[in-house]
Amino acid sequence: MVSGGLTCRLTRRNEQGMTQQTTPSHRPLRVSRAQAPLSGSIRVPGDKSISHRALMFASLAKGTTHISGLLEGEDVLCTAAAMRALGADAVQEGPGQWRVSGPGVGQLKEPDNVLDMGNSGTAARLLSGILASHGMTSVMTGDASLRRRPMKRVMDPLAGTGATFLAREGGRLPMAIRGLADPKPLDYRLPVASAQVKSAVLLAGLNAVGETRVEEPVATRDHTENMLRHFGADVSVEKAPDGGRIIRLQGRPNLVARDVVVPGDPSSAAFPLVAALLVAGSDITIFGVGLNPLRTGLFTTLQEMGAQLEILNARTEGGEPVGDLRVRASALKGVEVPPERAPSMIDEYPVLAVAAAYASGVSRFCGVEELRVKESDRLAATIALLENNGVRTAVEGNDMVVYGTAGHIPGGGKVETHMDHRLAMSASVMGLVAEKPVEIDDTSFIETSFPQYLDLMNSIGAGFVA
Ligand SMILES: O=C(O)C1=C[C@@H](OP(=O)(O)O)[C@@H](O)[C@H](O)C1
Ligand SMILES: C=C(OP(=O)(O)O)C(=O)O
Repeated sequence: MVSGGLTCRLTRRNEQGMTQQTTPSHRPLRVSRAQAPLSGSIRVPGDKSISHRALMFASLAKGTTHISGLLEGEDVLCTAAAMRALGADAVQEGPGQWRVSGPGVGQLKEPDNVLDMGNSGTAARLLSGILASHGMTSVMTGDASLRRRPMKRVMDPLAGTGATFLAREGGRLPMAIRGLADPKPLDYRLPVASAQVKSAVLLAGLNAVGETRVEEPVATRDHTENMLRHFGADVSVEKAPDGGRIIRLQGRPNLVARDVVVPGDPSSAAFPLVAALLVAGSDITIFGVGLNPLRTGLFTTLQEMGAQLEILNARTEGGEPVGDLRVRASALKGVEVPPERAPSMIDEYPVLAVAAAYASGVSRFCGVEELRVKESDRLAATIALLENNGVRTAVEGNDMVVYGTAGHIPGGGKVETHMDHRLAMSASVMGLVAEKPVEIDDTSFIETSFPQYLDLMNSIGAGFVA
């Protein structure tokens, strides 16, 4: 059975009879400079992108899927709750071990209450594709951060199925969706590089007769394509003449339950990895990290900066490339990150900015406009994180510029995390190397993607005092 703690934020609040407007308790943290090198071996939790998809696709397949290594962070638990509300059976059998069976493509039942996707853009956007392609009416909402994020990017293409949407001004949640049991297949070219939008279109295509086609100008993470194939769908991918990709899905596939092994999340590994690069004398190993090439832009970038980052025991697990990362403290220099690399490291820019702040020389991250529509405006929030701690920065068009301090981040600043887990973890890494302690307003949102973060970091010597 799912334990009481394993629920998404809203469910937990509902169980306590509280309403969505209630502010979750803030957990401030003051981080002081590390007193000793970080050392030891750790394993980070399961990949968030793959975990959401595993729960959704298993609910659309015939039979019972066993998932191991599922991330039990709040974002993914919101997806589990939503799939249950749609008629799937998703049960925790042990830590990270889940059993999921569902009614199958086209067979989900109308939810009898509002679906709350908490803090998760991935859950909200991917689920929109599923809801639009079922003959039901549903209403979706999220927390204050998610309710600010744009949904028009999925509403626009999904309207082509014949589904209708009613959202707030600017396409913001809450949103009502009237889906169709017989949706039209879509042919869509993505205007922004977004795996969430691509996945929403493909998920709508599952219940549409005929071929769904998506063209992406720049390749984005391909977990949806890989996992749909794993469950038996006919998905083909070809390179587009402009360097992007064209994905074709044949509708109404017979999806059959297949077990899923979730690799460690490279986006979570980024935090202990950067911490170990910066804290003098550190030497850590992170086991079982997913190395899908559409997710490893940060590793490439750090290596260009001079990081001693080795990939050991490269192997394939559950259809995804995986390896162990050995990281040793390194003197980093500034770097220019090209815009076409952004999708492969989009969630890693805040912590890369901390590495760039500690490095010597100037760094420029080109074409990072998508950071403006994450859990917070991550472009503005990352700039504030650095500036409030004495690091000079600039925003030039859609580029972020960081002036490295050559190991002398002054610190002593207050960091506002704006309900954004990645901001909170990045600030904590900065605190480990700043000259004066860094005050973080709220670390509670770390629960969305990396519930064991503080303990895991303490196990390698971070000395966080919660
Ligand atoms: O598809 C996914 O699982 C994700 C895609 C990315 O978002 P976009 O599609 O908006 O770039 C990323 O930022 C998010 O954390 C997870
Ligand atoms: C952007 C993120 O997630 P989502 O879009 O799913 O909220 C993230 O985890 O950094």
